[in-house]
Amino acid sequence: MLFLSFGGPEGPEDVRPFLENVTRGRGVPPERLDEVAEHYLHFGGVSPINRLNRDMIKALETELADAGVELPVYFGNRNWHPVVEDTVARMAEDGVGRALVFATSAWGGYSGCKQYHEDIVRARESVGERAPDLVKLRQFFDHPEFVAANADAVRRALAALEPGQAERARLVFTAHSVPLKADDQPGADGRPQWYSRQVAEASRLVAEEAGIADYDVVWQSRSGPPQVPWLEPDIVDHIEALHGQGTPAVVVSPIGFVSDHLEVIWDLDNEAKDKAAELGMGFVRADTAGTDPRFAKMIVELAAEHLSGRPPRKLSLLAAAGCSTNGEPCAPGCCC
Ligand SMILES: CC1=C(CCC(=O)O)c2cc3nc(cc4[nH]c(cc5[nH]c(cc1n2)c(C)c5CCC(=O)O)c(CCC(=O)O)c4C)C(CCC(=O)O)=C3C
Ligand SMILES: [Fe+2]
Repeated sequence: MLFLSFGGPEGPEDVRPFLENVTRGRGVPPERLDEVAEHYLHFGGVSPINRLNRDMIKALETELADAGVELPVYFGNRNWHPVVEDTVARMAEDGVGRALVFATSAWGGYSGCKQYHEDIVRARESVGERAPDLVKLRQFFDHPEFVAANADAVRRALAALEPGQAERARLVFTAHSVPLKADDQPGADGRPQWYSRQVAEASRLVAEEAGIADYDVVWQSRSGPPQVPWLEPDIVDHIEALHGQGTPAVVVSPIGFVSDHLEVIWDLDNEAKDKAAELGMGFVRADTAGTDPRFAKMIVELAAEHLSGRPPRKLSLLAAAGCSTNGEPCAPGCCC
């Protein structure tokens, strides 16, 4: 199995080259890069993402061993070391002919799915003839284990509010914003807004499982030039709006991400939290799903589901695409 992720810097000297890798050809203005570099430098230039991915891989290895499955797990990233090109080269040297790929995004759309297919194509091209076949597993936004892990995290967050706040607190789901144009590409069902509809559906399922009727879905970490429209509202603006309506506290569920990486510990635990504090609002950020034991269980299930040809275990009627071999488009009209 190849565990494929985003990657992050592991020291101050990594920050600039990492950001150059992330934004190459993506039209992100230099001012935005300077700002984001500051966020990383605030943590000594170290993103927790690589460590968190290694923790998830350990849990996955344990889960595989418990299930009696002998499957070595390799780790590769799009933007930083270990880069996926090197990992796939090592897999070829080890004689791997075919591997399942778990990408650390629950979603369809360009950044969450198609770009991982591009990573697979690039890595195989760089390795050449000996490259293993790489079969990416499907999107998991509505997988029962993913939903359950997030719902439990929401329950814990509500319980962590100040006494008396939980009854009047607002549940706010947040995911990475993307340009409206990127979200407007047709998905596997031929309809646009593939990513934002999946985020809406996952949020609905998590709220339902946590027993909460009212909630909002908002966006964070917008990038790109200011004149280009992205998904809105932004979480910080939304916290202000809630304050204007008299909401005393928020529970923020980072449904869009699987681990407490920099977009979570900076954009939520600093920016959004500071805004709430400034307004005198209660604020608790729910845990991401990656550290929940059910997350590793889900990965093993996705692999077993693929190998057995069993129908997918999923809670919504929205299609979950994203499964394809060697980065080929998975289905006509699919987001990939
Ligand atoms: C949908 C989505 C996910 C979720 C799906 C998934 O998880 O894959 C995600 C995850 C992540 N995004 C991350 C970091 C960054 N994203 C950036 C820029 C961008 N993200 C975008 C979208 C997404 N991003 C987009 C449309 C851009 C604009 C440039 C472009 O069109 O590509 C930039 C450049 C600077 C900036 O402008 O912010 C950085 C540094 C990290 C790692 C954090 C760490 O290091 O701990 C993670 C997990
Ligand atoms: Fe991003």
